[in-house]
Amino acid sequence: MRIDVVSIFPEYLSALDLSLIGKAREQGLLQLTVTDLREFTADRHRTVDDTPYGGGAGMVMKPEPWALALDAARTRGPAAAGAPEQRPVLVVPSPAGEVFTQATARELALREHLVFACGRYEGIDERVVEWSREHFEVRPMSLGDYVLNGGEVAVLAMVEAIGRLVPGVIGNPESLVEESHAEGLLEYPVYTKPALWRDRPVPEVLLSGHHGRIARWRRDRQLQRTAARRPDLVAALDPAGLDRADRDV
Ligand SMILES: Oc1ccccc1-c1ccno1
Repeated sequence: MRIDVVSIFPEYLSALDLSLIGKAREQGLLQLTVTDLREFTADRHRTVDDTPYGGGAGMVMKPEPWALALDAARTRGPAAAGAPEQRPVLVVPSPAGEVFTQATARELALREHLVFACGRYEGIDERVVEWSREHFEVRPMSLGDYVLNGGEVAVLAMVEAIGRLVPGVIGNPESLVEESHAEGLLEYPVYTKPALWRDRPVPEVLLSGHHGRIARWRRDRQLQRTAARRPDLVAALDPAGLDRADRDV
């Protein structure tokens, strides 16, 4: 998978040199390039914004630098055949986007080329989104219902959520199976040594060695935790995925 990120604060994305994503880049599992939008300006002040038409507070990001930067990013990727699913995906972090979920991460982890456009100020001139549709699948994307100062933080989260699902990035793919949201449920509580810590014991069943009882206890905890913290996820569960014991929780 190839990932391109365009930002006026490329150093914000240096966290992608570290840990799991950094290692995947070293191993060639992910090709990731971060580009400074200002490289695509033509004036001596390297201007990327201007006042909004129609008035209002703040500044809007100018379209031309973005078009040049996105074209450069697109051509770094594999030549996209005509098929829509072969086109690069342009992810535009925005509070006005679709909400990014684990299902979105799974979907985007299957694509060849992702380009992330980190907007700042009051946003990017809307014509860039319209223009981009000719060569990209354009996906305005939100992390949730709150406001950030720019797209960089959202890109860090999305690249990690997507990158870890690319085959080979996580050493033990088994660990992807039972984590939160893998099956639409929150993950169960975990414990490690010591068995007794500050007068708090590890649940007895986890010391029993009885794998069936442990699996049942974990599933019950997932269902109880999800019902308590995320009733919206319980409502979205497919009843066919629940067994009789699940229904008794
Ligand atoms: O609030 C934002 C500003 C710029 C780019 C993205 C965001 C955002 C907010 C929530 N998810 O993304």
